[in-house]
Amino acid sequence: MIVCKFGGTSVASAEQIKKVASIVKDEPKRKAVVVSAPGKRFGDDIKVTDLLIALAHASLQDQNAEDELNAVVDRYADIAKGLDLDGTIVNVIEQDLRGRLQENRDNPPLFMDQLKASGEDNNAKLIAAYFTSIGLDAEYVNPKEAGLIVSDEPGRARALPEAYENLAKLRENGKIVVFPGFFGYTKEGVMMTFARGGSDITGSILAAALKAELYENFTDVDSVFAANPNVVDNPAEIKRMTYREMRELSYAGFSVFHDEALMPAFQHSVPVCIKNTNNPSAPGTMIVAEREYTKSPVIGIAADDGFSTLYVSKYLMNREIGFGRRLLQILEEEEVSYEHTPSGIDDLSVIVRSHQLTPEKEERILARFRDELHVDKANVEHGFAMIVLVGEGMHNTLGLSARATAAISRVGANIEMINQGSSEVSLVFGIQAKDTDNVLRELYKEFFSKSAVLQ
Ligand SMILES: Nc1ncnc2c1ncn2[C@@H]1O[C@H](COP(=O)(O)OP(=O)(O)O)[C@@H](O)[C@H]1O
Ligand SMILES: N[C@@H](CC(=O)OP(=O)(O)O)C(=O)O
Repeated sequence: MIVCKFGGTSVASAEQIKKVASIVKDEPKRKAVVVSAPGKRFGDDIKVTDLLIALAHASLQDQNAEDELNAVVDRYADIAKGLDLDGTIVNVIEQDLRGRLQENRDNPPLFMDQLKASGEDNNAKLIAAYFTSIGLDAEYVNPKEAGLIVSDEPGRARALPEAYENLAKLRENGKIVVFPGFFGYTKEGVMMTFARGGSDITGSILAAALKAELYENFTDVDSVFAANPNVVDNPAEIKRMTYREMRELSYAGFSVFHDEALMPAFQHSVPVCIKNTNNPSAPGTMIVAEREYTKSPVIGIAADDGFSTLYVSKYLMNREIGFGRRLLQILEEEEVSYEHTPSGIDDLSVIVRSHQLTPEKEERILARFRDELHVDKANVEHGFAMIVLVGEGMHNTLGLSARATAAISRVGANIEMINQGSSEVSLVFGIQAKDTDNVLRELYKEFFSKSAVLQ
């Protein structure tokens, strides 16, 4: 059995959904189909998930949210029309949305999640109706009935172990299962979404639970590339990479596959293939447990901005047992997670994602560093980016850092931080965000200029 997930771009319009149906028809092993909410049809388009977020905000602010509601319903109506479905399904969707707008209004995180989740839920119903209309033996399956149990963390839920046992029973379903991505239910039956982009996670959970021979993740590019194709011209295609490499790259900025989607597939040894809905005969990128890495020690370079540095210095910090723990405890209490902690003998920086900070929170954290840790200096700086070189072969290849730092200096960028991941499959450089694209292009030139296809 193959579990396939179709991302937002693959289900953004009737034309795209027809391609999905033909891909499913082409291979009888494709028995479980996870779908996203309709995504972007063109560059400036708005994803249905973002329309739903706007609808939730407008409704909560007690505005008349009819325009926002219609913007969502119109997307489904367009799709239904293009698929020759009668108006029934659009009415079902509209009633569903109106119902959701009445529930949990006193609990904004739950209200937001139930609206966000409707994007995939209604699309799955619509796609199942279309599959049936063209003679495919398919049915919509609701994550609650199927037992996709998740933790109670709105907007960032995680599947609980019992979800796998419950979902395994879907193997007995003789039909093609059309399953909405992006959300599950807590033990108490409350709808909760994964992090943004989380339909990839649903696909991986389902593939693991069903012991699929393959998890196919369909998107709008022929493969994973060695660098973001929106920044680097014609980057090399990656043919084969390991789960660990993909997770590092996804986390560091490769938006093509969610970093949290690697673990279920990895733990249950399900290979993942990233494929193109618009060109399904292209082989795509295989993600597997091991690869031959002598030819290309670096497999990809990811970049992401939006980082801040919390810096502290204190004379004799090196002698103070428990200093790091106390500092990180302050961050824990302020609900800030951290990415890197480069340190010297008397100073330490904590690199965090900037979106977690507000001016008030920043001030409070710095004040606590001064009052509770008695540091000599504490400050915060914003506007950093992290560039990450990833590859299983990096740890036994000499001279990689020297080549990377030389490339970065060629474009006149200053290196603010270097961190070699303990796993030695990644090498991270902190730079100013303004230099990101130039540095990425130069590093790409340094490590990939001669190769068009990797592994
Ligand atoms: N290294 C990379 N390789 C391939 N695609 C990438 C990479 N980095 C960023 N992307 C972007 O990821 C996009 C696909 O991801 P996403 O928008 O989440 O698709 P979907 O709608 O299928 O979920 C591609 O169109 C591409 O612009
Ligand atoms: N629709 C959700 C979940 C998702 O995975 O979407 P996509 O397949 O378009 O990345 C989001 O936009 O976050």
